Amino acid sequence: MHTVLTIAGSDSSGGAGIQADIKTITAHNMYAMSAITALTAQNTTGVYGIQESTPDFVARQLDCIFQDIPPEAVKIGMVSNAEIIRIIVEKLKEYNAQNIVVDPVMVATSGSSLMKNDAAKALMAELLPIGTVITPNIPEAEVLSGYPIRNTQDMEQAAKKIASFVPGGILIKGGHLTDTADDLLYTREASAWYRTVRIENPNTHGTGCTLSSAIACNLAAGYPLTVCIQNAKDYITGALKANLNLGKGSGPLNHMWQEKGTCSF
Ligand SMILES: Nc1ncnc2c1ncn2[C@@H]1O[C@H](COP(=O)(O)OP(=O)(O)OP(=O)(O)O)[C@@H](O)[C@H]1O
Ligand SMILES: Cc1ncc(CO)c(N)n1
Repeated sequence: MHTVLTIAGSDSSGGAGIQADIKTITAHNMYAMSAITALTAQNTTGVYGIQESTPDFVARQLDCIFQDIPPEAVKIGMVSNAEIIRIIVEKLKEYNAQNIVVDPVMVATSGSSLMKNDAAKALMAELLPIGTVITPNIPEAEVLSGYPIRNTQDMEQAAKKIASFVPGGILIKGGHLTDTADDLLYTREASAWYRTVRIENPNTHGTGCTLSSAIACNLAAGYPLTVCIQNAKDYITGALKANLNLGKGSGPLNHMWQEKGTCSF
């Protein structure tokens, strides 16, 4: 069985973070492990509290995982401070981790901040450069590139700028566009668009977490990056179309949308 690790924050309402990642990995018939960077008290309407882990305790979780069941792919989500970012980079290098997907989580769908101000610098200088692929949404790509993004042309410009400090793939997600939900994969060799029509579903809590975990699963299965992105895009599109409607705000995705066995590796 393929093994995938998520390093991220817990979402008490189960729609994003560690919980979304474990659901996604399990739906891919893979074995999920987790290192929790922070607990959040949140639901579909917002984030009401954050309790960070200590850097030492994140390191201890990573030691336990890598010394026993080394993962074939790693997804990194919410990491709220610079000290925890540094220890994660140190440990992933120490254990020579492969197939790293970095989702630079800054703000939740509900608009609440999930990262301290001083962490963005460490994220850009230390964590993003070790990603096999990074997956910013449009507001995050604006912060990383320093450019405003209003359309797909702006996405290409921003990706090019981010590539000056990120050697891996850059997937700018188009979930925040108005007419389409087109994602751009930019690498130093080529760029490719992954296009879908917008699905009229207000329940998008955890789309970013789910997409990045699905990419990690496909990397663990050994697919080339372009195939990983297409498969992950198909997964998120299916989970959005299956239209679960839970909670009073932007609700979670439906991970039980597939015919039994469709996503088996
Ligand atoms: N309404 C939609 N219809 C179709 N695809 C969508 C829609 N909204 C988001 N997506 C897709 O979901 C994936 C995640 O993109 P998005 O930009 O929403 O990430 P995000 O903002 O990081 O998510 P999160 O809500 O977890 O913070 C992308 O592949 C995007 O194209
Ligand atoms: C814990 C956590 N990670 C990521 C996100 C981004 O959706 C969230 N809302 N909560």
